[in-house]
Amino acid sequence: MSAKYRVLITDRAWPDCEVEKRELARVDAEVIEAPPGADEATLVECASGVDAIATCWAQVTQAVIDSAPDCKTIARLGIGLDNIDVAHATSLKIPVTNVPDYCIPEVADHAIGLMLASLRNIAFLNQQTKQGIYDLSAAPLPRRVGTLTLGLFGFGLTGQAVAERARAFGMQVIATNSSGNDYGTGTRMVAFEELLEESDVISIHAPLTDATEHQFDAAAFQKMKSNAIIVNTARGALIDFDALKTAVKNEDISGAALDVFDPEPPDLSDPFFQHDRIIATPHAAFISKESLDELRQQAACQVADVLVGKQPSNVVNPAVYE
Ligand SMILES: NC(=O)c1ccc[n+]([C@@H]2O[C@H](COP(=O)([O-])OP(=O)(O)OC[C@H]3O[C@@H](n4cnc5c(N)ncnc54)[C@H](O)[C@@H]3O)[C@@H](O)[C@H]2O)c1
Ligand SMILES: O=C(O)[C@H](O)CO
Repeated sequence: MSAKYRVLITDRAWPDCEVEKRELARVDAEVIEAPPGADEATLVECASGVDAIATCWAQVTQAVIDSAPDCKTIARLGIGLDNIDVAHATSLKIPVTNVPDYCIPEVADHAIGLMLASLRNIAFLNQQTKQGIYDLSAAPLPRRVGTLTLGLFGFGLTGQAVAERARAFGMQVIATNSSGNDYGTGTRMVAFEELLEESDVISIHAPLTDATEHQFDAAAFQKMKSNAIIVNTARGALIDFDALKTAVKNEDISGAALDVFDPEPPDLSDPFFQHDRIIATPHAAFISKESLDELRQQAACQVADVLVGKQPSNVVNPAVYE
């Protein structure tokens, strides 16, 4: 006998959908998986007739949403919402959910890891050592971490967790966010210009929106200190990649440590990735056993709740319930 509901999972960053299947079976929903790497046309086909869509990184466009006229909810298997046309879902009264807190320690640890790997030349010296070069003279002379200022662009859950860790290293922390609220942390909130001019390290922790796209462009890199580095674990498109390449090449800034790119995957044959002062990881900041357990369980529950007529947790477009 077929299940009462069908839930499309567009893509995933983990090996199987067993957790999701188990959770959704409790409300008589079956999981349908799109083929790996499905393009928009394939997703449009897969979404036809489904009751819900859950997505990791695939683009849930207007066309995909329109191809599922019975769709009752769209769940982001993650925090960022830039791959979902939330405005269109809202116009159709479809609640969209995300899981805003499943990987905060992981991303904060990753950002600090990238920062230290760059400031302490760890990535570069590890590469040299593996090539049989046991010599530290080729690396730039590092500064003591505890003397440096960390500037956070975005001071939400992750930015605040990074600030807490950075203070344990003795760093001064300044931050910019939309509200200017320091959330009682005593962090000095500054304008974007000041963040650029005063920071030795800038770490990005804001969503990708129309307002933040290419926030870090050629003009921004010109204002940064020439010995500063930039760390990005948020979304690739907050940085104008061409401007970053020029800034690193011209030594307008000292380096970049990146977990996210635009597009993903990036073109790894680009010589930029071989540059000594560039560190890259493949959108890995969120990953741990614990974070994935929380994410998958919570996202599947949100879908199940909607299917049985309950309001799920973390609806990002609550206007649909008004
Ligand atoms: N690399 C990864 O694995 C990974 C994992 C989780 C999240 N992320 C990304 O990181 C982003 C941030 O996550 P979070 O948990 O800190 O989100 P959050 O919502 O808790 O905080 C976002 C912060 O950005 C600020 N902000 C928004 N627009 C701004 C603007 N125009 N100017 C200045 N500040 C602005 C907000 O005021 C807030 O302080 C997510 O949206 C997601 O895209 C990446
Ligand atoms: O947004 C998120 O949660 C991360 O980027 C992983 O998808």
